[in-house]
This record gives sequence, C-alpha cells and structure tokens, in this order.
Amino acid sequence: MSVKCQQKTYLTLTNTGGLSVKCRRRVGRVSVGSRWEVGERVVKEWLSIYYYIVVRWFSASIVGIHPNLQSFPIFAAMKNIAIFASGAGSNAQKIIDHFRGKGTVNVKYILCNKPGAGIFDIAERENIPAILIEKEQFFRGDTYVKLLQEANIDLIVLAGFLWKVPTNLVQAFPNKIINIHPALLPKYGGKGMYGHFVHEAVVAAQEKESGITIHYVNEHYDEGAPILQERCEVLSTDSPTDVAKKVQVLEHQWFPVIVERLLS
Ligand SMILES: Nc1nc2c(c(=O)[nH]1)N[C@@H](CN(C=O)c1ccc(C(=O)N[C@@H](CCC(=O)O)C(=O)O)cc1)CN2
Ligand SMILES: NCC(=O)N[C@@H]1O[C@H](COP(=O)([O-])[O-])[C@@H](O)[C@H]1O
Repeated sequence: MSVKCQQKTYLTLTNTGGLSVKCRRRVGRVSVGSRWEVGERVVKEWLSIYYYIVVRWFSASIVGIHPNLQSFPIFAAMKNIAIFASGAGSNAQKIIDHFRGKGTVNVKYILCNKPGAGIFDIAERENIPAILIEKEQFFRGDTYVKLLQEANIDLIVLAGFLWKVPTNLVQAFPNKIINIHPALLPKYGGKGMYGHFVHEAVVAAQEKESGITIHYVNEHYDEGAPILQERCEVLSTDSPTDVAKKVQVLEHQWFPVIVERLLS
C-alpha cells in the first residue's frame, strides 16, 4: 500500500528556547507496507508504549521504596540520549534498534543540521522528536545547551554529524559527548576528514588496514580521548567504497554496544 503527500515534520528552536513545528510537505508515493504490516507495526508500538508505562511506573515506585534496587537492570532509571547526525542516519538507526523494547535507553531527540537528510525520515518513522539545528543559535548562544540540559540528556551521540560542536556545549556535557570516526585516529582525522574523504585518503596512502575510532568529544575535531578502536583489512584492490562498506560493518556492530556500555 502506498500513500501520497506524506507530511514530514521537524522541530526548530525559537529564540526564546521554545520548540516550533515545521512541516516539510513531501509529495510523492510513500510506501508504508501492506495493511497487515501497518497493523502489526501499530500493535508493536502500542505494546512497547504499554510496557514502558507499566514497567517504568512499577520500577519507579519500587525504587522509591528500596533505592538500592536501582542497581538491578529492571529497576534502573531509563537513560536519555540525544543523537546528532547530518546524513542518512544508519548508525542512528542501529542504535535505536539496539535499545528497542529494552526500556533502558530513550532516544529523546534527534538533531540534524541538514534539511532533507535521511535522518529526518528515521525520526519520523520512529516517532522521535527531530530538531533542525539553526546555525547562528548553535554556534552563538546556549539555546541547544539549555534544551539538552532541560531534557536531562545523559549522553550526546554524534553519528555522522558534520559540524564542530562548540565549546559551550562540550563544557556543558563533560565526558558525555561521543563521536564515531571512520578511521583509526589520530591518522585521517581533523577538518575536512569526514565521510568518503576519509576512505579516499586511506586508499591513496595504500594503507593495509583501516577501521573505526569511537572517542569522547572535546573542543577540537577528533582529538578527544579514545574509547574503542576496531580494525579491518584493506586490500590493494579495495576502492574507497569497498573500505567504506567494511568500516560501516564495524560501526554498526560496535557503536550501539559502546553507547550501552557507557550508560550502564
Ligand atoms: N568539537 C567537536 N565536534 C565534532 C567532532 C569532534 O571531535 N569535536 N567530531 C566531528 C565528526 N567528525 C569526525 O569524526 C568530523 C566531521 C566534520 C568535519 C569537517 O571538516 N566538517 C566541515 C563542514 C562539513 C559540512 O558542513 O558539510 C568543516 O568543519 O569545514 C571534520 C570531522 C563532529 N563534531
Ligand atoms: N568524521 C565524521 C564522519 O565521517 N562520520 C561518518 O559519517 C558516517 C555517517 O553515516 P550514517 O549517517 O549512515 O550513520 C559514518 O560512516 C561516520 O563514521
């Protein structure tokens, strides 16, 4: 079944820090699956909402009586994350999938600086509030710092975000912002080193291996403390796209695991 004229919505921050809803009308045929798939998806969504409400209410009341039960996963308070992205959002999707139905992590916001980026479609499908970042507000002022603090964000995850996080945001969330880089830092990092540019440089240098680096974010590009590096072989016959595919497998395998480990 497909429908026409899907309304695409995202949020923007007003100057007073409020949220306003924007509609990006998309005219075109959007497949939402068969009636059965749609019905199944609705049932699953309602069940996860029911699970969330019942279990969270129950665990909150129990923890209120015995706070030391907090250490048991079932009673642990849910952690909030915000995901920043600029592109397709495949890493964001893997993180969302990883925590689906667990009741441990809530993706409270998705923030993106590129109108029309695929990450907005993911946010729409997953019913996650999506915010289009306004450049001036992001680099001058505390609008986004306040939004994320008021949302009680426990971890900010940069998943293919292509702007430098400003110092005020880094300082507001010390050791609570992480990034995934598609290479083995410190090589192939810094300004200009993102996406395909990284893999092109690795192939041009005839490297025998590449990989991923997940690291804390400081005020400079790619200089924060490393958290994890995983490697893949680069063959002499590999193109940058071949390397990108191998690296993406590592990203999708490890990023959700590291997010979970840091929040536990
Ligand atoms: N304060 C920090 N902010 C960000 C970091 C970081 O380590 N500290 N990591 C980046 C992600 N990243 C590499 O992992 C990265 C992303 C983008 C660039 C870059 O050169 N960007 C261009 C702009 C590109 C665009 O707008 O399309 C630029 O700055 O000129 C380098 C590294 C996320 N933020
Ligand atoms: N230097 C930052 C950088 O290059 N990040 C890279 O952007 C891609 C985002 O893909 P996605 O939108 O499909 O998650 C990922 O490969 C990530 O490592």
